[in-house]
Amino acid sequence: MWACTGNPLVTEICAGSGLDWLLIDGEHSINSLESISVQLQVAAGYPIQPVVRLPINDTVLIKQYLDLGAQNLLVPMVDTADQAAAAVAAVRYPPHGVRGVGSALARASRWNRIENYLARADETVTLLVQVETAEAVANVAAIAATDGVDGIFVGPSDLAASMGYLGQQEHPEVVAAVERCIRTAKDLGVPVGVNAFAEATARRYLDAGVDFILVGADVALLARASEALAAKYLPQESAETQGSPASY
Ligand SMILES: O=C(O)C(=O)C[C@H](O)[C@@H](O)CO
Repeated sequence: MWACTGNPLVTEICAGSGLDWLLIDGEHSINSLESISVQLQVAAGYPIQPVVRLPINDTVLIKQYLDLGAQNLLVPMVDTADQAAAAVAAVRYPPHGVRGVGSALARASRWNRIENYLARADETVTLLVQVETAEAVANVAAIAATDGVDGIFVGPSDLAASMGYLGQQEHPEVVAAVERCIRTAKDLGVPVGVNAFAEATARRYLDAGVDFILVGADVALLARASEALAAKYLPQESAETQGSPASY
């Protein structure tokens, strides 16, 4: 599930839901370094894997996200193997990468309470990269095969937009492109994930062999459930007129 509210209470509610992984989103939400840090602390008490999405493939932000304790990163908008390699370098300490050293100040090392953290840090980080443009789909084999990339995640919303089908994540050509990415990753033995809120589409991608999938979002669940509650007790026209803000 997407965790987009930035609120640790909401993330804790979702963390205890029985879901096995959460994506704390730093790209399309109000999440900040501070809010992500607190949500990681909250999720640590539950049997759930938190993945944190950055807003951009950026060496400095990757350093900060890793230092605050994110161990599973999702880097958006990776279109080429070179961009994937840059993300790999950002998550690794020298000599294998360029991650800045600040473990004495960082929650990631528990302020150097974790013995030998620097030497072992690289093996504690999982790097996922997003394939979400037509260019990335054309390069998906090279991206997935990039040394240090632990998995790919296909973004149908941005992929649809990139293919000229803005808002049409279920368009047959978009679905076909997603399935092509899934097949390519499976052939390479690289874990592959996807985002699919429509159950039929989610199950189609699961049948295609996707290894991990996002099937909902905290904000979407709250929006739909509150609308349903309004519709249940308010006259329909009243519920509808109260649904949209004066300014959009
Ligand atoms: O392109 C996508 O799909 C994603 O990366 C997920 C979107 O960012 C999010 O809006 C959920 O649809």
